Amino acid sequence: MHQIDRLFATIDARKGADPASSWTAKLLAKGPEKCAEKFGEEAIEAIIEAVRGDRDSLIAEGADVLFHFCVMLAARDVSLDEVMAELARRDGTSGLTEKANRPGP
Ligand SMILES: N=c1c2ncn([C@@H]3O[C@H](COP(=O)(O)OP(=O)(O)OP(=O)(O)O)[C@@H](O)[C@H]3O)c2ncn1[C@@H]1O[C@H](COP(=O)(O)O)[C@@H](O)[C@H]1O
Repeated sequence: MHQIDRLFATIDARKGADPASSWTAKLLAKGPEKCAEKFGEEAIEAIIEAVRGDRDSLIAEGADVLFHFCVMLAARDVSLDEVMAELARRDGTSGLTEKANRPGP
């Protein structure tokens, strides 16, 4: 099993757990809006490190982004598998082709 699948399973298992026992449970208990806000904060921190060009910090912030992305999905009962299925559906379709084929205004 891939690390991110293991992580998502852990996050999912935290639903309904005692918020005092786990950061994930504490965040989930605050609701999906707070989980989304936290994801946004972590994304901004990763952007800052990407702009600064500090590799180690970007790796650390990238891990925070992936963790909080999974929490945000779980808060809305969206599974990582569903996101992966969407990526698989897009596999092989160039972003340029997809954009060119979008319905016009
Ligand atoms: N990957 C992570 C992970 N990444 C980051 N974090 C936590 O996310 C929190 C947010 O970090 P920040 O420093 O940005 O937040 P903060 O500034 O302290 O908080 P605020 O000021 O925003 O209130 C910290 O408490 C980090 O420890 C994580 N907490 C948990 N996990 C994974 O989730 C599993 C379950 O964790 P618990 O739910 O806590 O048992 C762990 O075993 C890990 O695998």
